[in-house]
Amino acid sequence: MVTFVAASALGVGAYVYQWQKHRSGDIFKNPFSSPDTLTNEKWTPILLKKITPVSEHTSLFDFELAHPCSIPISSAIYVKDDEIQAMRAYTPVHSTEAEQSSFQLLIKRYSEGQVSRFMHAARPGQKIEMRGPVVIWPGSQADLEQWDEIGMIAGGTGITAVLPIIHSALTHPTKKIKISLLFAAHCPEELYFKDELDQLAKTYGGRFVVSYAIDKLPAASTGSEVVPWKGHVGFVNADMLKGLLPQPQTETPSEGNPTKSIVLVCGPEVMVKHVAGTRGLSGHEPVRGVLGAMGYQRDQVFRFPN
Ligand SMILES: Cc1cc2nc3c(=O)[nH]c(=O)nc-3n(C[C@H](O)[C@H](O)[C@H](O)COP(=O)(O)OP(=O)(O)OC[C@H]3O[C@@H](n4cnc5c(N)ncnc54)[C@H](O)[C@@H]3O)c2cc1C
Repeated sequence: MVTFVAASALGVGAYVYQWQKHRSGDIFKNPFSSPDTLTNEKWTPILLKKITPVSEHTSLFDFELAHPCSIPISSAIYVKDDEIQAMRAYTPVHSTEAEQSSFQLLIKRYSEGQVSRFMHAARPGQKIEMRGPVVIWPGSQADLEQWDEIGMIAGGTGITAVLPIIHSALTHPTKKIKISLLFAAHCPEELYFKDELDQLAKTYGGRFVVSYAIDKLPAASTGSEVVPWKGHVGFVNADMLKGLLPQPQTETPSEGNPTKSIVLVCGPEVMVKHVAGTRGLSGHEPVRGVLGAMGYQRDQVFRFPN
C-alpha cells in the first residue's frame, strides 16, 4: 500500500499535469461533461460486460463506456473497491489513440490482494468505480518518433503497459522503430498475449524481436500435447538481454553515435528492482540491478511504477 501511494503521488502523478493539459481542450469545449463520462476528475461507475479467464489467477475484464473517450497509449485507470475505499491502477490492454467505447483490463488475483480480489469477485452487469486515464509514459506515435530503438523488459501483467506501445511503434506511418522485448513470467501460462506477440514478430520481421523467460520449468507432464519449452529459464540476467536490447549509451546521442534508444522496464516491484534497481519516489534513482551492471544509465531506462 505504501508503494502504491508513493507511486500514485509521485510516479504516476508526474504525468497527470501533462495529461490534464492535453485534455483541457475537451474540458473547455464541454465544461459540464456527463456524469457517466470516464475522466480523471471524478469516480465514474463503468459497466463490466465480460470476464474471460486467461490463466489460473488472471482474467481479462471487458468494460463498456457510456460515452466514447480516448484512452492514451500506456496510461493507467484507477479502480476502486467502494466498500473498503481502496484503489489500484490498471493499464488498459489494447488502448489506441482513437476514441474507444470499450476497454479491457488484465488483472491478476493475489490471495491477500484487496482490489484484485474485489475485481475477481465482480460479475458482468456490475458497475465498477473508476477514474482516469493518466498517462504513465508518453507512447503516442508523435511521442515515439524521437526513438530509433525501444528495448522492453516486462514481467507478468507488466506486459499490459508495453503491448500498446509495441503496436503504436510498429504501425508508425513514417518511422521504422526497432522494438525488442524480453517477457518474463513465473510459468508459460502467465506469458499473456504470447500468440499475439509471436504473430507480431512474424509480421514485422527483424523490427520486432521477442524472447521469453520463465522462472523454472513446469513439472513434467504426461500429456501428449506438451510442447517443450524453448525460451530462457531463470530470473532475468545479462545473458538474456545482451544482443537483444539496444546498446547501453554512455553519452547523449551525437553525430558519431546517432541512435536514440530507451529501455522500458515494467512488472512487479521485485522484478523491476532486480532488473533496474529501485524506482524511487521520483522515478529517477540511478540504474542498478542487471541493467546497471551492463552499463545502462538513468536517461536510457524508464521504470514503470508498480
Ligand atoms: C501504473 C500501474 C499499472 C498497473 N497495471 C496493472 C495491470 O494491468 N494488471 C495488474 O494485474 N496489475 C497492475 N498493476 C498492479 C495493481 O495496481 C495492484 O498493485 C495489484 O492488482 C495488487 O493490488 P491488490 O489490492 O490486489 O493487492 P494489495 O492489497 O495491494 O497487496 C496484497 C498482497 O499482494 C502482493 N502483491 C501486490 N501486487 C503484487 C505484484 N504485482 N506482484 C506480486 N505480489 C503483489 C503484496 O505483496 C501483498 O502481499 C499496476 C500498477 C500500477 C502502479
